[in-house]
Formats: sequence, structure tokens, C-alpha cells
Amino acid sequence: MFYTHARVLRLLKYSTEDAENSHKTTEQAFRHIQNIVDYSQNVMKPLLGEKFIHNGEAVKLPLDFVRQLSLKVQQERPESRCDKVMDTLSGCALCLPNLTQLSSCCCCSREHRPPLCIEIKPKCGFLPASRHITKDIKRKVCRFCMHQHFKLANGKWKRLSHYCPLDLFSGNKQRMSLAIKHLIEEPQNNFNIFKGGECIYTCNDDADVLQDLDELAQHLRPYFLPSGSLLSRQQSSKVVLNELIQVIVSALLSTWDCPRSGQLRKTHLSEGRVTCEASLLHRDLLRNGNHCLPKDCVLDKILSTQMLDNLDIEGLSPLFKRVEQHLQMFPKERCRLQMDGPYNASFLEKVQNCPAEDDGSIEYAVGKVHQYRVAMTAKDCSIMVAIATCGEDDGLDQSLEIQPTKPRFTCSVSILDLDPKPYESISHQSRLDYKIVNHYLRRTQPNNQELDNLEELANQSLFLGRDRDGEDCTLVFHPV
Ligand SMILES: O=P(O)(O)O[C@@H]1[C@@H](OP(=O)(O)O)[C@H](OP(=O)(O)O)[C@H](O)[C@H](OP(=O)(O)O)[C@H]1OP(=O)(O)O
Ligand SMILES: Nc1ncnc2c1ncn2[C@@H]1O[C@H](COP(=O)(O)OP(=O)(O)OP(=O)(O)O)[C@@H](O)[C@H]1O
Repeated sequence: MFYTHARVLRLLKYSTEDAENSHKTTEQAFRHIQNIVDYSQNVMKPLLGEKFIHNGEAVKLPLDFVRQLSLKVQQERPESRCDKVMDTLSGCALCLPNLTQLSSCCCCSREHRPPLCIEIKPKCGFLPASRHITKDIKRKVCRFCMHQHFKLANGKWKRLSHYCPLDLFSGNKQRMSLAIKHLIEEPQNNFNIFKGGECIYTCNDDADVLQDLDELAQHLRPYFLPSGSLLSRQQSSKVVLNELIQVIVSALLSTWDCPRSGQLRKTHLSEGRVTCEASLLHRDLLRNGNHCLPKDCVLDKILSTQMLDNLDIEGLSPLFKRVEQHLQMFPKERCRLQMDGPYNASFLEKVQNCPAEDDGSIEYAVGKVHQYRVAMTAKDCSIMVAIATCGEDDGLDQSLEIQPTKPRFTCSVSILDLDPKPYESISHQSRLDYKIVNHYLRRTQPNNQELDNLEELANQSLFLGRDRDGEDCTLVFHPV
């Protein structure tokens, strides 16, 4: 990722192991990037809302320029990211606006403080309700909270995050505030803060060193406390972080198209799907709080797109298999069914108008597979909340003013990382789901009956797969 003041260049990356085979010609790379742009523009934008999406454009750059940039950036890439190499041979890139800056804010040019930007990768915000689910725990504990234990065991992270996406997506300000507090305490890859485009707060992977909240508060102090404040350093840290959290909550709940009527139209989730048993929140708050999102706020848009996955991977797997068999028999159908795009109006039509009931057709199976892939993108995207302080008389232009704190802020909200998830990644999802749930049950309920059911399912499995990390594992498919 390369930042200029106003633009960001995104290069393709290949897995280090397979870099030689994966190399693309300029035309192939350009087509690949154009596919990402089309997906963002023609599929994700209509679902997530025009306001939040910047699809960018595929560009060709001088090879020398790309090489010099990559040399510059390579030394700053964290080791954990170096399992992939940048494509410096095709000269193609995706050019996007720099979303850490406010898009079109008239007051920023007069404002001496650089804009702040908070990036949140919220992950999946609901509990599945599909009748195909075989493990009851999936109806009680959310995927993120279960996945945490698996990630810890596999060394991806050294400390458990107490963030629960269901709290963030609840629409209840208390729950949302706590979710953001937990993100600040243990950001992992779910939370970053930028100041003037530079990352000032991100994951600290050293197990012995906790996040330096005091240092963060010092960065934020000029934005949230009057310059003459007499509060002690410790008191002010608390106030400042609390103010930050309130501003983020307001931005996430803002209804950008109709700020005044927005509070009236709400999206309600059925009771059982909004609370996760692993969340640290007090049960009374979970039971009695208000659980709805203002319609069309960024969280509402992301959640409704995530919920296109209404069968869960367990319900989708037999349909995926139906598609696999069909494509084996009729390879040319891959193109008509748009398995790898093109991502145009016809693809969106397949996503939006998929029949509600399975009529046994290949069209139904493909529609559900497409819906699932779109939901996967929404479960893996990030939200950028860019904020700048503004004076009393500043006009608002396209950004929306948010009220609750003094000084006042303008902010803009965008969604990024909207790449299409490959059709093939569905089999990986099935294996991962099995592993996460199995691990969680073993860890939290060692004598649980469900584990035996899982073992049984594993024994009945039709496929043996190989995981991304090379480990042999069982892929569970149900008979079609
Ligand atoms: O499967 P998940 O939920 O672990 O999500 C993966 C992310 O892991 P996370 O759990 O957010 O730490 C994972 O995040 P990291 O690269 O580990 O930061 C990727 O975003 C991955 O997407 P892709 O395969 O690179 O397109 C994500 O994979 P997809 O499932 O979206 O394909
Ligand atoms: N348009 C943008 N404006 C500002 N920052 C961006 C933009 N796009 C991406 N970023 C930043 O770059 C980070 C990585 O981007 P992205 O998720 O697209 O790449 P990635 O494939 O996950 O990269 P890597 O694996 O190298 O982290 C994002 O989390 C975000 O902080």
C-alpha cells in the first residue's frame, strides 16, 4: 500500500510460495484489478450505499516508479505480512482516494490540526439462525469470539480480544462504546488510528507490552480537550478516550442521507441474534437495552449485506457441491453463471433475485453461492471514520456534522477492502468453520456432547481437504 497526499495505490500481491506461478502479464493484472473495481462499483456500492464506497480505478504505472516505491515500502512491511510479495512486474495498480483524509471538507484547509481517521474492521455482526446449523454453540456465541480462541492457540495473536462485533452492531450506545473500548485495548487487525494520514495507533504484538493508551491520549488531547484544561494527565486520558469513543459511535450511527429523520427508521434484529454469550457485557444490559440500528447508517448497510449469508456455511456447502458437480460436467457454464465475474448488473441481479426456496436448480445454488461470497466481503471489510474539528460557522458540504461533543467535528465515513472473495475460498470457509467451533467447544466445554457429534460428522465427511497452512483437515459436506 503506497500513500501520496491524496491518493493511495494498491498493488496485487502473490503468496511467496507460489509467486512464480502466479505472476500475471500486464493485461491479466489490469483485468484482475478492473474486476475488483467492477465488483466494488456494480455489486458492493448498490448494496452498501453510494455514499460510503470509493471504487477507485485501475491504472498502469511506469515500471521504474513501481520498483522504487516497492523498495521504499518493503522495509516497513511487518514480518507477518511478508508471506506475500508485491507485484512489481505488471506495472498495474488500483488507485483510490486516501480515505484517511476527509473527502471534501471546506473547514480542513483552514483547520491547523491534521484530520484523525479511525479504521475499524468490524467482522461478522450477527448470530446465524439457519436451520442447517448442526452445532448449537453457533447460535449462542459469535464467530469472532470463538475465532479468538483458535487464533490464540495458533499463535496469530498473543492476547485475547474482548471485542464482540454483536455489541458494535447492536445500535445500543452503551454496548457500542464498550465494543470500541475493547478494540482500543486490544486492536489486533480490527482497529487503527491515523493522524494526518500517518498511523499513530495499531496492534502491538508484544505479549508483555500492553497498548500505550496514555501516549494515544496525548495525541488526541488537542482534539478533545480545550487547551487550558486543568485536568491531570491521568484524568485527561480518560476524558479524551471517552470523547473519542462517543465521536466514533455517533459517526457509525449517522444516517448520511437524511440526518434528521434517520433516528425514526430503525432496523430491528430478532432478539436471539443480537447477543453473544461470550460478550463481557452485563446480562441485564444485553436483555433490556435497545437493539436496533438507524436504517441506512454504515453499520446497518454492512450488517444487511453480511446477512445475505442466511444458510450459514453448513447450509451452503451442499449447494457449493451442486455447483462444483455441474461445472465438472459442463465447464463452459462457468462463464454463463458468472462464477468469476464479470461483476456487472446481471451478477447483482443473481445476488438480489435469488429464489427464497431451493427448487433443485443450478440457478438457485449459484445464486446462494454468489450471495455467500458477497456476504463474505461484507464480513471482511473495514470502516474508515475520518474526523476533523471545525469552527462554529463552518459549512458542512458533503460531510455530516455530528453533535454530541465540544469542540464540534465534521466527519466522513467510508468502507474499504471490498475485493471479491474467490469462489474457491468457500471450501476453505467450511474447513475453518469446523476447526473454529471444534476448538472452541474443546476449550470451553471439554465434556460437551456436541463434540461427539462433531467427530461423527467428521467421520462421515465426503472430502479430505488441505488447509491454507498446509495442514490436512476434514471438509464436512452433507449429502445433497
Ligand atoms: O476468514 P477470516 O474470518 O479469518 O477472515 C480473513 C481475515 O482474517 P481475520 O479473521 O480478519 O483476522 C484475513 O485478515 P488478515 O489478512 O489476517 O489481517 C484476511 O482479510 C482474509 O481475507 P483474504 O483471504 O486475504 O481475502 C480473511 O479471509 P476471508 O474469510 O474473508 O476469505
Ligand atoms: N483508500 C485507502 N485510503 C487509506 N488507507 C487505505 C486505503 N486502502 C487501504 N488502506 C490501508 O491499507 C490497509 C491494508 O489495505 P488492504 O486491506 O486493502 O490490503 P491488504 O491486502 O490487507 O494489505 P496487507 O496484507 O499488506 O496489510 C488498510 O487496512 C488501510 O489501513
